[in-house]
Amino acid sequence: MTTSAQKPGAAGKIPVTIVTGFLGAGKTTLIRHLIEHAGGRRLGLIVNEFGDVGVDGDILRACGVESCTEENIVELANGCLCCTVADDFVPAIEGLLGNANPPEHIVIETSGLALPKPLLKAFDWPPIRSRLTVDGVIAVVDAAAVAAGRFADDPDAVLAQRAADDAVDHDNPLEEVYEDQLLSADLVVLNKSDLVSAGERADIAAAITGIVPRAVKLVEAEEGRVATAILLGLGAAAEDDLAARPSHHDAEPEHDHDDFDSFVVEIAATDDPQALVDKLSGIAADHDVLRIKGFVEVTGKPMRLLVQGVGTRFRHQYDVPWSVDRPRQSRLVVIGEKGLDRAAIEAAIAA
Ligand SMILES: Nc1nc2c(ncn2[C@@H]2O[C@H](COP(=O)(O)OP(=O)(O)OP(=O)(O)O)[C@@H](O)[C@H]2O)c(=O)[nH]1
Repeated sequence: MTTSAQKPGAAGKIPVTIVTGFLGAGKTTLIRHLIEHAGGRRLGLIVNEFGDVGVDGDILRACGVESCTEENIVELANGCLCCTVADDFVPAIEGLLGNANPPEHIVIETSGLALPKPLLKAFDWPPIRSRLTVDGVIAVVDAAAVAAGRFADDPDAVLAQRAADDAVDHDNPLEEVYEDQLLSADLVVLNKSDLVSAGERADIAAAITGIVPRAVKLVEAEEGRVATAILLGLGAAAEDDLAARPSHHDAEPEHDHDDFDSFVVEIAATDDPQALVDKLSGIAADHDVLRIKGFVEVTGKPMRLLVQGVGTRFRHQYDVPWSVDRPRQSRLVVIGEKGLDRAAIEAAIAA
């Protein structure tokens, strides 16, 4: 029996949901919730990360849910899908479709710094278009980061620029990525609603509606908990609708991510996880680090410690045991704007 949950997309094409959103907004958290509530659907996942260490793919693999088997998870670390669509994305799709049990619905998590437009454009290429359709683009927004003004340009500078020229070249590179991700979206998930007030949520929703010229659905969420029926089955066919999704990438196709820097730090095992994250939080504040994440060895513990920092806000939890496939090691990815003082950060972490 075919249930509505298993219905393929238009003309028998496999539906694809693109999950975008700035660094640390909660994309992986949302996808994890989704695969745990997939309603019997066989999902395929493509996970793209900016840093050199694949943390998100490993978090999702570690949840070991039946709806999303390891063979249906493809990780594209060390780069940004938006720059390597032809080289990385197409083979990843081919790989998934070639599996013995190919997915019924594919979910793509873009890196937090990706402009989604080039990826969307790939769905207009005949070999992709004939087999896949973009069911919807979901932009996950970190309500706390927006409320803190993370993505805000200096308003006076923007006004002056608008007066001189229509094309606003943002003075805050985060704003460009944030805005691009919203402009591509069919659904915006205002995540981390626990960290902001109802008034702040209303202000953010109004600001988002001001940025996106099309009608776009908006849902509030905590810990990425959004019903599967809301996330999947949007039926957007975004590949038919590219012109309605403007992007800075349209004007600057050769863009690179030289506004941002990332590196990996190997550290010694710790015997005090709380002291470690307190130290990392202080370093994030001192050096304006955007994101720190990775796995850490805690002395004497059989489980690995997942450490996650978004700005100065840190969480840590044990996720799965160390094993032959997951040998004990402590590695953290550090991401920030260009000019991050790597030597000073490494020294502070080692101290
Ligand atoms: N307080 C709070 N924290 C959240 C919420 N959702 C996610 N987080 C935390 O935010 C951090 C980042 O979440 P992720 O899901 O890894 O974010 P992401 O967008 O996948 O991050 P990148 O892939 O690095 O861009 C983690 O520590 C999450 O536990 C939420 O609703 N409230």
